[in-house]
Amino acid sequence: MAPTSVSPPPLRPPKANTQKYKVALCQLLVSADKEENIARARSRIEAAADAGAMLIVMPEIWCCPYSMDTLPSYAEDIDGGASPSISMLSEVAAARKITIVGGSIPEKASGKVFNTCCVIGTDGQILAKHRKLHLFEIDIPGDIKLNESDTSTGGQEPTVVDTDVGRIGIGICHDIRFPELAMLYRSRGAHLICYPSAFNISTGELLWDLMQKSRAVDNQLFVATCSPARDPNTKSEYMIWGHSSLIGPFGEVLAAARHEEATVMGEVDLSMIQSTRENLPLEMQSRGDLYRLVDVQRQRETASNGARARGSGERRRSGQ
Ligand SMILES: O=C(O)CCC(=O)C(=O)O
Repeated sequence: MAPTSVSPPPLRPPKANTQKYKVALCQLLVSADKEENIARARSRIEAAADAGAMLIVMPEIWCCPYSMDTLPSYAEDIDGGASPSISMLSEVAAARKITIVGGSIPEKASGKVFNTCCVIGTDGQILAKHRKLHLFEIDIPGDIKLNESDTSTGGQEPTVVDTDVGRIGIGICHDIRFPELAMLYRSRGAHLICYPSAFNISTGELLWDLMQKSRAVDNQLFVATCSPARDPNTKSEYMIWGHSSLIGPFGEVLAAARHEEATVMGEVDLSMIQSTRENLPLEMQSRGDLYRLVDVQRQRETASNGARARGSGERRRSGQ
């Protein structure tokens, strides 16, 4: 079958008919006390909404520590409606009429644990649920060792979601290392990719800025990341890097936190994407005759729609 090629990406306009909006990245300090984390998150989100943010991005694993040992004990049943973290996000989103990319929380479903990001719309409804696709496995002797797959299961679907501020692609932390995912999101018309993350100092110092800028610049779109704050008193060996940022389509740093708890705000201006793509038309310059992104999911959908259509045609012809 011919690959589903990726060709001029439509830029989906935001529903709110806005070319510009403010985004807030809430870099939260996270403790072992879930209720405290939820209360802290709520007040940061409310303050950011009061300051004019239309989109809020939260960190990876903000309702409990990012620790493989304890993560499962904090897991919440989102589909079963037993998720205090997501209930809080829904309440605040509806009350303030904002869109929230809800970082991630440990989700329990079908006897498994997933690292899951919910995107909440301005009516408080869950618009999309992204389960981290690429689990973090690392072993640098004498430095860092972590196997996320010991406790969590990887997701199966890339996530692109239409919100009031426009079309957004979602990845969680280690997902940022896989450029094809970001390319796929661009090909599906995302203007922004949000990566709730919890990078560590071992890989973050060298690579964090580089990867955010690479995903933004390769695809000529905005990238927003949000991390928990570093806890200087943590007993965990996993030291959070922090540095939540908003990057523009030309690699511009539009907002950046350091490692402490903070909310940073920046502006997404869609005209920056248009001008970057006009000034430097990478899409037209790319050599589709030599290499090409394949959208495997779309390809499967097209194949199964084709099979269904052929099946119903044959049934019609045979009078069934
Ligand atoms: O890819 C990395 O270096 C860090 C990833 C990470 O911290 C995570 O996926 O939680």
